[in-house]
Amino acid sequence: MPPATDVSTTRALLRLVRWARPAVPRVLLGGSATLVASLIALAVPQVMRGLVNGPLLTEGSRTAVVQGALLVLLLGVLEAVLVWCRRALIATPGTGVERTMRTDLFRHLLDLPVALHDRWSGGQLLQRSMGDLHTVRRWMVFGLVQLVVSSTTVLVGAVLMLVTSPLLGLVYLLGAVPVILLGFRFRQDYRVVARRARDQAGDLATSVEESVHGIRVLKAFGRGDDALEDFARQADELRDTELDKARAQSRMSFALTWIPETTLAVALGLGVWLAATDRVSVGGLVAFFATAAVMTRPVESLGHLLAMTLDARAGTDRFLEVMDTAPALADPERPVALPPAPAGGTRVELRDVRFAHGTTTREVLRGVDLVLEPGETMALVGLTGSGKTTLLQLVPRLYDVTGGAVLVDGVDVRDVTRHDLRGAVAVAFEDPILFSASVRDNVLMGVPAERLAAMSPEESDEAVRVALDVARAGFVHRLPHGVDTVIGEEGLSLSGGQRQRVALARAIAGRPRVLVLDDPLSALDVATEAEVTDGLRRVLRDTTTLVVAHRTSTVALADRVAVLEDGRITGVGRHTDLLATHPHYRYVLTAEGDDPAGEGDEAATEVGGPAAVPRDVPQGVHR
Ligand SMILES: Nc1ncnc2c1ncn2[C@@H]1O[C@H](COP(=O)(O)OP(=O)(O)OP(=O)(O)O)[C@@H](O)[C@H]1O
Repeated sequence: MPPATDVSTTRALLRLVRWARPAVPRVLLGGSATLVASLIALAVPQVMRGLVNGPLLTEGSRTAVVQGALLVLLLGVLEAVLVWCRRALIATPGTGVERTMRTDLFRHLLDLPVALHDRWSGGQLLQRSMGDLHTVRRWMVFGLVQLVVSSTTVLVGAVLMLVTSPLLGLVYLLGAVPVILLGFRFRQDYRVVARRARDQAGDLATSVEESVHGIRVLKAFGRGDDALEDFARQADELRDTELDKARAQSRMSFALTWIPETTLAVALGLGVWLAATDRVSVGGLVAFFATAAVMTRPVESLGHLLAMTLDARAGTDRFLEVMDTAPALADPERPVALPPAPAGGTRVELRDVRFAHGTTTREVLRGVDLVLEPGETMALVGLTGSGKTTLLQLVPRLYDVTGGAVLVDGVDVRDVTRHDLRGAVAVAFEDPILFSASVRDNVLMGVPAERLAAMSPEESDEAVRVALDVARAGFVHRLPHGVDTVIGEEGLSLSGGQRQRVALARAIAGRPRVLVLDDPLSALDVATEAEVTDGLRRVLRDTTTLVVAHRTSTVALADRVAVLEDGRITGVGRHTDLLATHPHYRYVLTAEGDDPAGEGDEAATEVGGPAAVPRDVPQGVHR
């Protein structure tokens, strides 16, 4: 018999007990029923031996033959009932386990740092949460049970054969030697291709996802054929790997069929000679071959069950790789509550903040000191690639600072729970993501869950109305079903500016203490932008706002402007004052987007230095 699994596979699969625990009683019961059914099947040849050696060859009693036949019938019925019990017991708990694992994976994904998504593509995560978990569930409730039952049946059958005739039993067992050797080889080969197939399936899913998202770009640039070629190549690679799997499995199954059959043929010749020379009884010979017949299926199924186990191992590894990734932004052990919102608004302070993205050692922020006074609107200005988005993301703690601290009303954001922090700080990005849901649901997503639960339908309607009004998203009322129109991937497509306004409405619907906006109005015309900004000031009077701005029209509406340069804040003041005194600010506002010689972004990323300033612009610190 080939080795069931190696130590590391057993260890990996044992870790599944955490999720499988609720299913264990039923799986154990179902497994026991299957095992007893298999042992009953093995008992039938022993009854036959008694029948042949007793009533059939000696006494010739009809009653004894009928009794024996009835016993075989009874055992057969019992076996059938037990097999039915196994199916009834095991089918349901497996789906429950799969659901729990899937939900846990999703919950964990939500807790993982944003940086994780730089490492694992969407398709890979999709494959891990769907295909991989399906494979693991099938193995847990079927493969594992069958593997234990088949292995036990083979072992017990081998012992019975040895007891019936030691010589015949040994001949039969000789066949186990090449099978075990081939089993080791199979495990090595199959483990590699099983993992490769799962990784390639994830890559293929990523290709589909990217192509669907980028379908307009592909069509506009006439690159559909290239995408198809790329996809076909990946699909071919996956097919080749699946064929490698099938070949390895069929080699193993072939060995598990012809080796036992060959040894059985040898044992048959030897057995007839032994019976003829009275070294084994006729009943014993019948029982031996009947036992071998019962063992045929379990032996042949071992190849398939081993393959299932190794597939499940690959799926488990991929699942655990995600689950083992520590949530870098974990809640503190002893969280501090944010103080109640002060009357005039919340104070936000960045104190000597440093930050490097996980994939590089280059610091994007190199000691940022910045204070947002309660209720003020501050615009953040800097060259493209200078780190504005990065800085913004530190406030709601989408990333953690690598040095210094971000304080909200004097409390370090790392000391409060993410739930509390995100209830206080709302964000809207330049590229707004909306979900496949109604406009109303998209907007209400910005209201913390417990506050939403306490709202009456009228209050939530009013919150949606005000938020859409402030975001100048009146177009929503002209959609086919007004605020109930489903938008997003499965619904109506909105223009870039419309999506930005719904995303902005979502950010303000919860009346946050702090609003962080990453150029959220870039797709709006200047007049609408001014209206939106004016609305924000009126309705969110006490909200402290940090907004990335690229246009003079945006900064002109802010109370103060901060200039981000070379990873530091080199100037804070009113727009007009900075224009008069800060050459870099003047340059950024007049040349934004031009970035001659690509010095801002490219130089920073490629060369590893900070975003550079063109040579003709004097440098220095201006406060
Ligand atoms: N996930 C990431 N991993 C590694 N580097 C990153 C990551 N995100 C951003 N960067 C790098 O950090 C630097 C700052 O990027 P960021 O997006 O904060 O700039 P920005 O000032 O907001 O630019 P823009 O005005 O063009 O939006 C850039 O050099 C960018 O390449």
